[in-house]
Amino acid sequence: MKRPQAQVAVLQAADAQDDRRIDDVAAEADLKPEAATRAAFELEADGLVSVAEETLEHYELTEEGETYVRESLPEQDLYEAAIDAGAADGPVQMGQVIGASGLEGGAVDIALSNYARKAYGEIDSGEITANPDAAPGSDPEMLALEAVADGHVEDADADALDQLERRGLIDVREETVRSVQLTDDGVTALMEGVDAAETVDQLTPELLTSGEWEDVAFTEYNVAADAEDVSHGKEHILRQTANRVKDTLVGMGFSEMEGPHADAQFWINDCLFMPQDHPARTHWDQFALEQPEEIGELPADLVERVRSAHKEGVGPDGEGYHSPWTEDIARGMDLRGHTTSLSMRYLSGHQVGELDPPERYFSVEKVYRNDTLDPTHLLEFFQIEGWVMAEDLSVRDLMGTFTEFYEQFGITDLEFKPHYNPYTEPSFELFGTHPETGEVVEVGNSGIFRDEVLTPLGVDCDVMAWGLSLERLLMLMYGFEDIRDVHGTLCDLELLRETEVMR
Ligand SMILES: N[C@@H](Cc1ccccc1)C(=O)O
Repeated sequence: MKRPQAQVAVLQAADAQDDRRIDDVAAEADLKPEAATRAAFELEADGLVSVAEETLEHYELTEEGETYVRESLPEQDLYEAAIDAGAADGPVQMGQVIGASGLEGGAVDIALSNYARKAYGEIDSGEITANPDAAPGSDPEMLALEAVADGHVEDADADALDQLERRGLIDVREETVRSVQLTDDGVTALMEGVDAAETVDQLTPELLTSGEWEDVAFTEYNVAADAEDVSHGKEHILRQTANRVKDTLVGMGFSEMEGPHADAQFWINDCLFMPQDHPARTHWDQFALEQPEEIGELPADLVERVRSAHKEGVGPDGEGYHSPWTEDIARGMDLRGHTTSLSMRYLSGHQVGELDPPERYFSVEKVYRNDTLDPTHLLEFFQIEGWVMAEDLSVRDLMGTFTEFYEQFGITDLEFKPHYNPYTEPSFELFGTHPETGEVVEVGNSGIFRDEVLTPLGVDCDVMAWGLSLERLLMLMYGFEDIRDVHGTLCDLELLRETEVMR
């Protein structure tokens, strides 16, 4: 029987009695481990070898773990100091015990929480007691830590190991080890004789330039054989979802808007009837730009109409804010805290010319806010902005559009809550239910633009509009609980690799 060179080498190196690790087989057969693995899978598909897989765990101390093995666990130090201070006989002032323990900084909190967890004693309103029966000398976590340090993980208690991993004192790394063994058919094949077929399994530049490729026989590929996972570059799921959102909105008849990430406050705030001295103005804690300090061009007629809307209001009963308004502030540059700045540019007729209702526009673009980082907030996120300009729009149109949009992403339990925006009336916040936690999460904000916004822009029909969060949509679609797993420096690469694309 003729077989490709790599397969023959693996067959000859494999054993009928014992599992041999593929790495050893590869070394003996003088093959790269990947090539040996591929050959083994191909032989397995033909029933000549069996391939076994085993996951090995490697344990290693972290830097913090190493310090504790050399010295002691913070809770052990605290216990010792508590005993010395007489806390076994009754409550003692905590400050005194901590001072005597020599613990400092973050170690104090670590000591306190583990002390209580391990029932070394009790901590209550600034006082500490020590449990005389506790035995920190044979603390299972310390023993496990020592076992890892000595390379005898098998002696360590499994629960203690879990706890150490949770405390960040050890790192656990998993490795998949594969081994091969000859099957009966493999032995028979070897006995009958297998020769290396002179086949070529890779087309090289040399083969091409010499013209030799025309005469050689190529190895047959078994595309059904199992193979090693190769993590290759792929589009980030956030980008994939953004593209899907764009396709969906285009399918619903919308056109895409584009515009600057850093823009004048005029487009970001003033056009939206947000008074210059109002907290609403900083309510997204926008990032201001030092350079350039102000925008070059603003349409003078529009600036005048916006100023007048702020000062005097719009229409015969208009009141305005009667608060100071200066063009200087309007010219100041910020990173946009929402993409509603793009909607203003488009609705004003300054981006694509005068609009003729009905019109529909959207964008899926980044916005920037000085938020506090937490599982649902980053300093930047993608906003799905959109608006519809038409005669006689109502809240029903708005709700219907959202229902239709979110349905395409499998979200059918939208909830609406009346809300306040300086620029829309009525306004609604949108909520969806997280598939894993069951929590109701805000996914967007919307409303129908007020006359104070539309009249200066020169729009004389209704406009309904919204800003939705792409990241929140992603969380509802895929069940992610912490946005930082997906986006940013702490992002979980494994999760990004393994998440299936949903189309
Ligand atoms: N700008 C709003 C979203 C919105 C846009 C348009 C109208 C109403 C609301 C936000 O960022 O939350």
